[in-house]
Amino acid sequence: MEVDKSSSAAAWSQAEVSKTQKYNKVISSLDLTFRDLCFTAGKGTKGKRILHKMSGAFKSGQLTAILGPSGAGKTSLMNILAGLKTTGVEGLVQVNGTERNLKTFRKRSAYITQKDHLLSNLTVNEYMMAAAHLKLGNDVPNKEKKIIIDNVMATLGLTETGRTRISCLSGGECKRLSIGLELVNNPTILFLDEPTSGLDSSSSLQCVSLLREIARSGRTVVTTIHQPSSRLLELFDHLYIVAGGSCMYQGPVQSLVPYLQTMNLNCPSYHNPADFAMDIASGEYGDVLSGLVNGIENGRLIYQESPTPTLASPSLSHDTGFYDEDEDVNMLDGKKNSKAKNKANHKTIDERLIYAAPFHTQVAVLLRRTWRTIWREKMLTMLRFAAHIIVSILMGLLYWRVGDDASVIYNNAGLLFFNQLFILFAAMMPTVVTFPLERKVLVREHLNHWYSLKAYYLAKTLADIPFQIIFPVLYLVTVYLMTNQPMSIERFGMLLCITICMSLVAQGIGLLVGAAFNIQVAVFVAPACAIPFLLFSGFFVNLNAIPPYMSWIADISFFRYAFEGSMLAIYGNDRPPLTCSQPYCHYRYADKFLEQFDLGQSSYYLSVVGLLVFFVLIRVAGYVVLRFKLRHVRS
Ligand SMILES: Nc1ncnc2c1ncn2[C@@H]1O[C@H](COP(=O)(O)OP(=O)(O)OP(=O)(O)O)[C@@H](O)[C@H]1O
Repeated sequence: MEVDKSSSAAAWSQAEVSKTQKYNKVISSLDLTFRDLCFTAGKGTKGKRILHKMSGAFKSGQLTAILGPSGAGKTSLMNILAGLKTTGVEGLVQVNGTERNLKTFRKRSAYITQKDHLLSNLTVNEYMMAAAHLKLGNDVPNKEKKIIIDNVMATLGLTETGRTRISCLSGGECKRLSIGLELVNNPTILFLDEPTSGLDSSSSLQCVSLLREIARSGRTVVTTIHQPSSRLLELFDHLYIVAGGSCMYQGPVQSLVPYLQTMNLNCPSYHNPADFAMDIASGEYGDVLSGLVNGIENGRLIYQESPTPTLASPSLSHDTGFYDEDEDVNMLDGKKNSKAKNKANHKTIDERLIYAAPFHTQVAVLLRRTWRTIWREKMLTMLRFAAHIIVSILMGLLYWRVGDDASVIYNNAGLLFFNQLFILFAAMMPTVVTFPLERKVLVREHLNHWYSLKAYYLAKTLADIPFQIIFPVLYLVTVYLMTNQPMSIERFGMLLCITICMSLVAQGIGLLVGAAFNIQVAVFVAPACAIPFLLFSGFFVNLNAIPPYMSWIADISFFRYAFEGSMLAIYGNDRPPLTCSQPYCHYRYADKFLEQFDLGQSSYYLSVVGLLVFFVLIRVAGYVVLRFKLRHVRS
C-alpha cells in the first residue's frame, strides 16, 4: 500500500505539536552523550569486558545507526543507553549535558525490540487505543486520543489496517505498529533493536524512511542495524560503528569513506561502504582497528568531512534549558526528601512519575484487553468448554448413579479424586501454554512504562476468575446429577466451592510455571510438579500411613485439601446411611467411610482455608518470579 509518508509525517508533526502541547508541556529534544562507557558481563574472574571506554554523541533530529559485526557490542551499547542494562556498567551518560536521571529518561524514551511481541487477537485500532489509554492517562480526553492515534496511524501508513487483527498483518506492518504504539505518547528518544530484521528490502526502506521522518520531527532515533544496503545506509544521518567493544567510526554516513581513506583504507568503487566497514571491523584488512579507534578517540570525536575534514568533539556538556521534566523530578525528589518518613507517599509519587495512567485505569484497560483476547482465542476457549462437557458426560456414564450406593462407595471416592484431577489440569495447562508467550508482551510493554506489574498481575488474576468459575460449574452440575450424588444444595455448594478453589489454585500454578520457564520446559514442569501433591493427597496412601518424615509434604499438598474437602462435602455433616444394592455393604455409614481415609476429625472449612492460603501463596510466588524476570531483563 502506497502512502505519502513525508506529507503525512509533516502533518502529524504539526498536528502533534498543537494537540499534544496540553499534556506534554514542551516537546523538547534530547541530545544523548556518553563518555568512557565500559560494560562487563558477569562478575569477578568470570567477568567478560564487552565495551571498552566508548564515547559518543547522538543528537536530536538525527537518525543514528549503530553498526558492527555480530558480537561487537551493538545491542549491549544500546541497552545501556536506553537504561535497560545497568549492572556492570561504568562511565557517564548525559542528557542535554546533565547526568541522566534514569527514571525520567525511561519515561521519555521508548525501546522497540527486534521481535514484535504483540497480542495477535487484537485489531490495530484496539491496540492503539489501549496504548493511548495507558500511555496518555486520563488527562487527555478520548477525542484527543483518537486524533493522536489517527495521526500516528496515518504517519505509519496503518490507516487502512485499523480493523485488521494483528495476526493478519505483514511483517512490515507489525514493525510499523510496534513503532506506532510507542509514538502514541510522543517520546523524545527512540531506541530500535534491528528494526529491519526479517523485512524484505522494500519494507526495510519504508521502515527506515519512516524513522528518518520521525527523527526530523525533533526526536533522537537510535537503531542497531545489520548489513544495511547502500540505499538504506544513505537514509541515516549519523553512523556509529562498533568493533570489538570500541568505536571505530562516528560521523555522517557520507564521511565514512573519506575517514577510512585517511587511514589508507580505500573502499573499492561500487562497493557498499557499510560492507567495507564491516570487513574492516571483522579484521579482514589486517590489524587496522586500533588505528581507527585511536583516530576517532574511541568515539570522543565526530568525523566531519566538509567543508574541510575535521574531527569535532561532541559537546558533552551544554546547558540548553531543555529537559524541564527533570526539574519537575528534582523538585519532587526534594519534596520526597522532606517527607522521607512517608514511604507510601514516595511510592505514589514514583508511580505517578513512571506511569501516565492511574492504577485503576491500568487495571481496567488491561482487564478489557485480556477479556477480549480470551474471547477471541475461540479455538482454545471452545476446546476448554467442550473438554469440560465431554469429560463430565464421560464421567457421568462411567460412574452412573454410584453416588448413593454404598456397595460402590470406593468408586465414588475415585470419582471425587478424579474430578479434582481433571479441574487441576484443565485450569493449569491452558495457562502454562499461553502465558510464556504473553510474558514477552508484558516485558515489552512494561519496559516501555505502559503499566505497572501490579496492575498487570491484578488484571490477569481478575480476568481469569469468571472462567475458573464457569467451567467447574458446567462440569460439576453434569457429573453431580448423572452420578446421583446427594440431592442437597448445601453439599453441592460445598463441593463446588472446593472445586472452584482448586481451579483457582491450578490456574495460579500455571501462571507461576509459565512465568518461570519457557513453553517447552513449562509443559513438562507443570504436570511433573503436580505428581507429588497427588501422591500425598490421602487417596492412594492414608494420611496416617505416611512416614512422619514425609508428612510435611501432605501438609503442603493443595490436592490433599481439595480431595479432603470433596470427601467431607459429600460424606460429612452427618450424612444419613447410604442405600445398599448388595446383600452386604461395609460402608453404609458415611462416618465410617471417612474414618477409613483418616478424615474423621477433618474440617471442611480448614480444607477451604488451606486451598485459599495456597492460592494466595502461589499468586505471590508468580508475582515475585515475574518481578525477578523483569529485573533480569533490565540488569
Ligand atoms: N550477559 C552476558 N554474559 C556473557 N556475555 C555476554 C552477555 N551479554 C553480552 N555478551 C557478549 O557480549 C558480546 C556483545 O554482545 P551484543 O549482543 O551486544 O552484540 P551485538 O553486536 O549486538 O551482536 P548481534 O549483532 O549478533 O546481536 C557478545 O560476544 C556476547 O556474547
